[in-house]
Amino acid sequence: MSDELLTSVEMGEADRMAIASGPVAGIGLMRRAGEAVAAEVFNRYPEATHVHVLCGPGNNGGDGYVVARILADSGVATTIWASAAPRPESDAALAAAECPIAPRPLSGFEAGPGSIVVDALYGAGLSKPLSGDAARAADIASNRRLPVIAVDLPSGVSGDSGKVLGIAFTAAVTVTFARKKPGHLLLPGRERCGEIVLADIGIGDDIIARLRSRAFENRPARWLRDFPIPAVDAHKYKRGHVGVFSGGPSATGAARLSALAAARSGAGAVTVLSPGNAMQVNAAHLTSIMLRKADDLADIEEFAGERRPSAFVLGPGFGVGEKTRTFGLALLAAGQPRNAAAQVDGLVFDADAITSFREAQDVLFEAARRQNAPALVMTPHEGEFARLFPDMAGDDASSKLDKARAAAARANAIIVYKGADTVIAAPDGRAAINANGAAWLATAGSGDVLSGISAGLMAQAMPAFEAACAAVWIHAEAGSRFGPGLIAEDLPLALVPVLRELVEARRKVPNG
Ligand SMILES: NC(=O)C1=CN([C@@H]2O[C@H](COP(=O)(O)OP(=O)(O)OC[C@H]3O[C@@H](n4cnc5c(N)ncnc54)[C@H](OP(=O)(O)O)[C@@H]3O)[C@@H](O)[C@H]2O)[C@@H](O)CC1
Ligand SMILES: [K+]
Repeated sequence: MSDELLTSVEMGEADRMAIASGPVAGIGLMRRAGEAVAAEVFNRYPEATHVHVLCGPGNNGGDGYVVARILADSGVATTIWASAAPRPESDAALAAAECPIAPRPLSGFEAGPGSIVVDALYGAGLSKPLSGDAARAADIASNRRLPVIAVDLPSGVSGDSGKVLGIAFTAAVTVTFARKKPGHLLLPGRERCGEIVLADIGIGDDIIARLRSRAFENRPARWLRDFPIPAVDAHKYKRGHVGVFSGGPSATGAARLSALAAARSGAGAVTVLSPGNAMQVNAAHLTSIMLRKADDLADIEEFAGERRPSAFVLGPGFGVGEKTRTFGLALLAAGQPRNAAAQVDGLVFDADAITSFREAQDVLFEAARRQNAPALVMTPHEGEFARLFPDMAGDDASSKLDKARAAAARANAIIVYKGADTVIAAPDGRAAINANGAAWLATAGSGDVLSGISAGLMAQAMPAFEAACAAVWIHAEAGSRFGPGLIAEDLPLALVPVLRELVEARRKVPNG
C-alpha cells in the first residue's frame, strides 16, 4: 500500500536505508527526484517561456539543480535563483556542480508573465519561518499569479504538521517522493500544495514497511477487508441493531438523521430511544426505524435485555447535563458482568455527549478504560475537542495528528477529530487523515449522519477504528459527490451509491 504518511524523520530514515541497502546513492535519489519534477514541468507547462528555479541550501535545493539541468539540456530558458550555496560535499553540491547554469542571488529574483516557478527552497528540512529573500520570492509568485511547482512541499509548509511557518508558497502542483507527508493532508498545508504528485524515486516498499509508520491517508484499502457485507442467510438482527437516543420534543431531528444513516449503513434494525414526551413527534416521522421510550436507566436496560442492541449513538440533540452523563456512563458499563446490555460492541458519543463531560473528563476516560467496556468512538469538532482536552487543544507546538493521537490514548477511545482535515486516531497509535471531503459537508446535521454511519458499521461487527475510518470516508465521499445544495437530509440516500461500490470492491478482496 502506498498510503502511509511519513514524518520528516521517517523520510530521512527511508533515505538512509535505501542508500545503505541498494545500489542507489544519495545523488541517485536526488536525480530521480529532480527528473520527476522536470517531467511535471514539461507535461503541464509545455508553453512556458521561462522557468525560474529557486534553490535553497539543502537537499531540496539539490533537487532544484537537477530540475534546472534537465530543463536547460532540453533548451528551456531557465534561471536559477539561490538563497545560499549548497554545503560543500553534500549531494546538493554534487547536483549543483552537474548543472551548467550559474545561480543568481535570490535577492534579485524577478519573473515576468508567462514564466513558471519551481520552488526548491525548503522541504523536509524547513526549520524556521520564511523570511527575507525567500518571503519576498513567495510574495512575487503569489502577486503575479505565477504557476508554482513545489519540490516535496511548498516552502514554508511544515511536512509534519501542515502548519505554515510565517509565509508560504502556494503551489499549483507539489511533487513529493516515496510517500506523502502529514503536512500534505493537514490544513492549511493541504491548500498550499495544489495537486499532489507522488513520485517513485526508488525507495522500495520493503524499506517503507520497516519504518512501521502508524499514520496513513484514509482510503478504503485500509479497511475494506473489514467492511461488512451481509451473509446469504442474514437475519435482520444478525446484521446488528443500533439504538439512537433522541432529545426532547423540540430536539428530535438529529437522532432521526443519525438513525437513518445507521440503517443505510447496513444495520439490520435501528431503534430511536425517545423521552416519553417526544414519542409522538418521533412517531410522526419514523417508518422503518423503530421507536421506544427511554426515560431512565431502567428503560434502557429493558430495551437492551429484550432487543440485544450492538451499538448506540448518544449525543445528537440530546442536551447537555446530568442525564447525559448518567446514560453515557451506564452505556460504558454495558460490558460489565450482570449488566443486561452485556453484548454491546460499540458506542458513539457525539455533540452533547462530549460537552456533558467537560467538567468530568476523568470520569469518562476512567469508564472507557474499564475492562470489557464497549469500544468508544468520540467525534468532536474543534470546539468539542477543546472541552474534553483543553490542554492539548491549546498546544500550538503539536499538529492535529499529534493531538488526536494523544487524545485517543488518554481517553482510551477512537477519536474522530472532525474538520475539513478530519483525523481518526486509536489509543494504540494508529491514525488516519481524511482527504476526500468537500466544503458541502459543513452543514447542520452532517455530524449526526457521521455518528449514525459509525454506529451502523460497528453494529455489524466492524472493529471500531476501521468503522470510524470507513464512516468518515463514506460520509465525505457521499457529500463530495452530491456537491452544491447538500443538506444533511440528503446524506443518508447519497450514501447508497458509495456503499454499493464498496460492497462490490469488498467482494473482490481475496478470501473476502
Ligand atoms: N529521501 C530523502 O530524504 C530525499 C530527500 N530529498 C530532498 O531533500 C529535502 C530535504 O533536504 P534537507 O534535509 O537538506 O532539508 P531542506 O528542506 O533542503 O532544508 C535544509 C536547509 O535549509 C535551511 N533552512 C530551513 N528552513 C529555513 C528557513 N525558513 N530560512 C532559511 N533557511 C532555512 C536549513 O538551515 P538550518 O535549519 O540547518 O539552520 C538547512 O540548511 C527533501 O525535502 C527533498 O526535496 C530528495 O533529494 C530525494 C531523497
Ligand atoms: K520546496
